[in-house]
Amino acid sequence: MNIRSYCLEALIKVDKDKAFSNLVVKEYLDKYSFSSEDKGYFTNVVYGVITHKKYLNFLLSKYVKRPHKQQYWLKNLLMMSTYEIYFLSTPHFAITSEAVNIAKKRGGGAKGSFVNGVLRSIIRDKGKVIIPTDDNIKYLSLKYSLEEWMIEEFEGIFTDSTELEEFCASLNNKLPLTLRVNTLKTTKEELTQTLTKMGVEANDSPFVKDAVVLQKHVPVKTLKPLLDEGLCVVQDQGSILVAEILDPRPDPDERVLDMCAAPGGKSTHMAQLMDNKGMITSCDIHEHKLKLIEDLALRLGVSNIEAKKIDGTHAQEIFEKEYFDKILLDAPCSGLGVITNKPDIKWNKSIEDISEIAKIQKKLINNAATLLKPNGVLVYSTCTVTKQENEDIIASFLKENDKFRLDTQRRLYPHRNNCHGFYIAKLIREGE
Ligand SMILES: C[S@@+](CC[C@H](N)C(=O)[O-])C[C@H]1O[C@@H](n2cnc3c(N)ncnc32)[C@H](O)[C@@H]1O
Repeated sequence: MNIRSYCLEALIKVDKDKAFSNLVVKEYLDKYSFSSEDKGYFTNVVYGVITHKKYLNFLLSKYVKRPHKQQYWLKNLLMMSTYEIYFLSTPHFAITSEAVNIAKKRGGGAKGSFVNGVLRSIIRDKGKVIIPTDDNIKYLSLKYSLEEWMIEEFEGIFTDSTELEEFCASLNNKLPLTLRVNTLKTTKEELTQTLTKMGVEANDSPFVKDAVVLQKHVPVKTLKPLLDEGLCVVQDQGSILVAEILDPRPDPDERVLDMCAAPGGKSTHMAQLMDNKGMITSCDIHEHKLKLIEDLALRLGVSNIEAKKIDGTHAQEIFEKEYFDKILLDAPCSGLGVITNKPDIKWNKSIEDISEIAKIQKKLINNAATLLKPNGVLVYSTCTVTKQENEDIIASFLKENDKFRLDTQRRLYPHRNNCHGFYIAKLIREGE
């Protein structure tokens, strides 16, 4: 089987079986020994088609009646070929002949001719298909392949139309890989030197302390020895800022609760800020995810974390009241800020989901509040941008909890900060 057939198979899995694209991509990369060129191509095409699904459908609809109603193999073959024509520099004759071969194998000569005709027309018209601009929401939704309700949400955040479009575009672009330096085992200078020796250029993050930003794309495999040794972890700058804002102390008496902790990125970061002193209780609702926290802690040489299976919406029934000095609530959320890495989010979330998630977030923050000592710090964070899951949660919490005040509130965006979309609010519980 050639690489395009693997791409097609993977895309059908995501489309038909509703499998997560990152899991499917990992499965294929682990299972088959693709060349490094094929690995890059496979990842690019699978993620590319999912990322640009709506736009590709729009283009195809000019030539095929109801493209999304075609057989799974046929529509995905046309989608991936159209993606290649529009977004990659592969010679057009190669795209057409490969697609025709696959179509003949899967559906016989007639399907081969059909695919040939459609792709030739797409190549002929490339760049001439205009997206109507009379309705800005529909326009952005088609151009950047986002649901219309998402654009409506984003309109509430970016009142400037140029910035709104910049943000939408940024959700389709790759972000640089950021490494959090594990200061329990090394220093930023040492890690940077090691990377330089490996031919990997890395600069200091402009806004978080213990992180370097890689200047060019590097396959994670290259970094594997450093990751295995626990010298660093792959972590987005927005995510790193969360623990910096919580600022746990390296003090044997410091008690920290991480209410939604798996896979442990922020818990282990807090541990290094605490220099392995004090205690972090890292909870998650899913038992199987506790192992992820424990394994990461082990690899990083973290020894002050205990992982516990707990449903945070009932945390106040489990822990002693006012026990913790610091609490991190990195809440489950719609994830609209991490679409760049997880394009499936574009298609598997609805506006109704947002209200449902917000209800859980409210329960979580109310539970967290009861466990915090006077003068304690509570950080609420999400990797999403909707107001409902961020400012609205904090506003309603503050309305009902007059002992708390808002100290800091930050929003981060890919187009402004070169990192995922993040929201971070730092709340202080006043002294008695
Ligand atoms: C945004 S992720 C946390 C990421 C983590 N803080 C990190 O930095 O690696 C949210 C986590 O919350 C967990 N979760 C969802 N609902 C929960 C609940 N009711 N109680 C505790 N954990 C929950 C999910 O399993 C998921 O692992």
